[in-house]
Formats: sequence, structure tokens, C-alpha cells
Amino acid sequence: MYQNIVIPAEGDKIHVNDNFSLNVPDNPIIPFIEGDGIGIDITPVMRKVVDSAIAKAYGGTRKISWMEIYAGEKSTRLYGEHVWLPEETLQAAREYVVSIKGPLTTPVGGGIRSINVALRQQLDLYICLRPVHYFKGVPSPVKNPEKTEMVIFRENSEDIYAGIEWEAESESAKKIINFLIKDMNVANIRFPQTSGIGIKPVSREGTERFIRKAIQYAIDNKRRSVTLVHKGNIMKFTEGAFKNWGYGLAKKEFGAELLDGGPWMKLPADKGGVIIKDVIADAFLQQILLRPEEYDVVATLNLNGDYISDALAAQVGGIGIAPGANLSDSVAVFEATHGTAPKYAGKDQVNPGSIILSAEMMLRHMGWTEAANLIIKAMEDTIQDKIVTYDFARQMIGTQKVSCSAFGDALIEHMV
Ligand SMILES: NC(=O)C1=CN([C@@H]2O[C@H](COP(=O)(O)OP(=O)(O)OC[C@H]3O[C@@H](n4cnc5c(N)ncnc54)[C@H](OP(=O)(O)O)[C@@H]3O)[C@@H](O)[C@H]2O)C=CC1
Ligand SMILES: O=C(O)CCC(=O)C(=O)O
Ligand SMILES: [Mg+2]
Repeated sequence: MYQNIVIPAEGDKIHVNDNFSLNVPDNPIIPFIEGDGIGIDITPVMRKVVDSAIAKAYGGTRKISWMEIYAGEKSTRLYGEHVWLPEETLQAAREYVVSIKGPLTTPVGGGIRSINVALRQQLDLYICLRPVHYFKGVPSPVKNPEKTEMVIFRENSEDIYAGIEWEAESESAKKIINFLIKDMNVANIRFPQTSGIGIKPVSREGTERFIRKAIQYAIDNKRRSVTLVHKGNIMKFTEGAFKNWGYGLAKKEFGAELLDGGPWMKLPADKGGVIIKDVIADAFLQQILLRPEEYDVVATLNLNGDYISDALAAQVGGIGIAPGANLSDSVAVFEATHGTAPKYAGKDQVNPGSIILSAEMMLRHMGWTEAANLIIKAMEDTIQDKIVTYDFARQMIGTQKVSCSAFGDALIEHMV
């Protein structure tokens, strides 16, 4: 029994089989978190579009029973002012296996830590999968946006996101700094009296389980390459180790061999001959602008992945149209790349494209491919008809600028 979550009268749970495949009933219960800020605008539009696509694709034989679960500001109103991520929300996301969420606010500096990050860590959703695809007609700051066709694998459970940090001049920071100087012979903390300290854990286990999924994805989806993006020249035992463990795993588990003497590698022909390569993060950020066609699947650490997600989203039209999924071996929580965009909250103005495309990924994950295809086709056709929200309209000529909800309605009208 839940305290505030109301289980729909109709519908069944999705089940995970022993081999981690899903058993999806025709009427699954899907939990959703509305989200803070523009969550109130985009989440209802997403549900309406998804319901229409399913009705259209399956003529009433399949349907989602939506079940609201709570996190962020809405949760504090229901469960108490300090309850940002109730235990029953985590329990429902685990039990019902597949869910979707709107964005959640994280204050900068003090205050609560990120609810988004907490959700990923508590459910061990160690993969953040963010496809970057160009829809024809979308305004872009680059000359050939169609050349940017990548899938970002962002490690979601480690790195500086572990939240192990101490405020400058606190007793804890002093203790750590003393330990580093006295016991670890650290001599190069430039201003020890006033330094805050953060710790960046990156493990072999965490890296290997993550890179294994990225390589398998490349094989299954017939992709050309997996690029390990890191800053290993500076952070040798975290980001450098990530690269080394990645190459090591490609060799050990996938039979990769050195290409032209290395360090790049190639998988055997029966594994698609996928190239495994690496690039230092700063060089990567300039090369994605200059030669994006050289990159395909990109596997990187948590913080790099955060920056890269927004940068690549901008190249294909911005974070109004950037979807994503957080995945463990069994549980999946889908969510947009963008945040709560508070200045637009409740104005029915923003682009619901990111969360709708996240739902499209969710439908594909459930095996409801026909409904997912309808959403993609509707997105392509609506944008080509120049029916767009403000973010695209301000960069295009001759558009019909529509509201968030009207864009959703236009998608539904384009589902043919
Ligand atoms: N997964 C999550 O839940 C995430 C949560 N956050 C949180 O969100 C809050 C706000 O973060 P902030 O840094 O402002 O980043 P946001 O992504 O919320 O917004 C930044 C800008 O991106 C544009 N944008 C965002 N969403 C859309 C959309 N759907 N359609 C069109 N344009 C959009 C807007 O640009 P313009 O002003 O040019 O119109 C907006 O001002 C913070 O608390 C942050 O921690 C941030 C990222 C992810
Ligand atoms: O949790 C947050 O506030 C930010 C998360 C974020 O930027 C992301 O997931 O890309
Ligand atoms: Mg981000």
C-alpha cells in the first residue's frame, strides 16, 4: 500500500524476465513524475500525444494506465516540506519497471542535492542514454546539422556526482585537508585554509558494466564506433583509468584487437567490426563542431556526459528536442535532457519535444514500435510544416509559432 500514490483500477505491471527482457502487458501501468517548473506544461502534453499514438497504432487493443508518483516540489507539498524523493516513489519506479519523469529543480550552492541524481543513484540507473538526431527543418547553428548523428552513453552513478564534497573552511574540510597534507604528503593544495574539497570516485566495476552496455549497443544497432571521451591526461587514475578499463574490456569480453598498432581497437567481423577509440574531452568538443561525422556512439563519464549532452543537443536544434533514458539492467526511467526552465513555468510556451521523444524511446523500449514510429513521423512532418514552438520559431522564417499544448495537438493531427 502506498501513502499518496493511487494505483489505477485497471492495468498490470510490466515484468522483467530472467534474461532482463520485458514482459509487457497490453495495459501496463506506467508511473510518471510530473516535474517542477515546465513539468506542468510538458508532461500532460506528452501523455496526450503518447495516448493518441497508442490508440492510433493499436486501435484500442493496447493502452497505458498512467500512475502519478511524486518527487521534487510537488512531493514536499504532499509528504512534508523536507521530503523531496519519497521512498514509495523509488519503490513504485522499481516495481513497475518502466517510468517517465519531468525535470526537477536543484538549487545551486546550498540546499538539497539533486533529486535527479539521487533517483539515478538510488535505483542504480547507471546508464544515461541520450540519442542525438537531427530532424529535417529544425534550425541549427551549424552548417550541416544532419552530420551530427550520435548516441551518448553517460555514466550515471559515479564521478564527481557522487556528491562527496566538503564546504570550504568547515571542520570536515579542515580534517580532510589535514589528512591529505600530513598522511598523504599532498603538497599542492594552493590555498589549504580556504579550499572546498570534492572527491571523484571512478571504479573498474562501474566502468566495465557501463562500457559493456555501450559496446553491446553499438553491435546490436550496427553502429560504426564507440568513442571513449575522457580527460585522462589530467585525471590519470579516474578518467585515464576509465579509458584503459574500456579498451581492456573491449579486448577481454568482445575480442577486440589493436588497430594499426593501437591504441584504437577493432571488434571482430562477427561483432560488426566496431571501432573502439578514445579522445580527450576538450579536443572532442571542438571536433564535434568540425567533424561530427567521425563520431557515433560516445561513452563518457558523468560530468563530461552532462556537458556533452547539452552541447550536442544545441548542434541539432537545442534542448527543446533532446530526449533521454536512465537505465539499469532492469529498471528504466525516461526523461528529457533539459531542466525546469523556471521562467517559462505554467506559460504553455516551451517545446514539449524532449519529453515526447523520451516517451518515444520508452515505447520502443517496451517493444511498442508502431506507436513509437508514429511519434517520430509526426515530429518530422509537423516540423517540416513549420509548426513549431517559440524556441524554433525565433530562428526560422515563415513559421506558425504555436504553444506547447498546440504543438502536441499538431503532432496528433499529423499521426497518419
Ligand atoms: N533532469 C533534470 O531534471 C534536470 C534539471 N535541471 C534543473 O533545472 C533547473 C533550471 O536549470 P537551467 O540551467 O536553467 O536549465 P534548463 O534546461 O531548465 O533551461 C535552460 C534554457 O534552456 C531552454 N529550454 C529548456 N527547456 C526547454 C524546452 N522544453 N523548450 C525550449 N527551450 C527550453 C530555455 O532557453 P531560452 O531561455 O533560450 O528560451 C531555458 O531558459 C535547475 O534547478 C537545474 O538543476 C537541469 C537539467 C536537467
Ligand atoms: O539534477 C540536476 O539538477 C541537473 C541534471 C542535469 O543537468 C542532467 O541530467 O543533465
Ligand atoms: Mg544536464
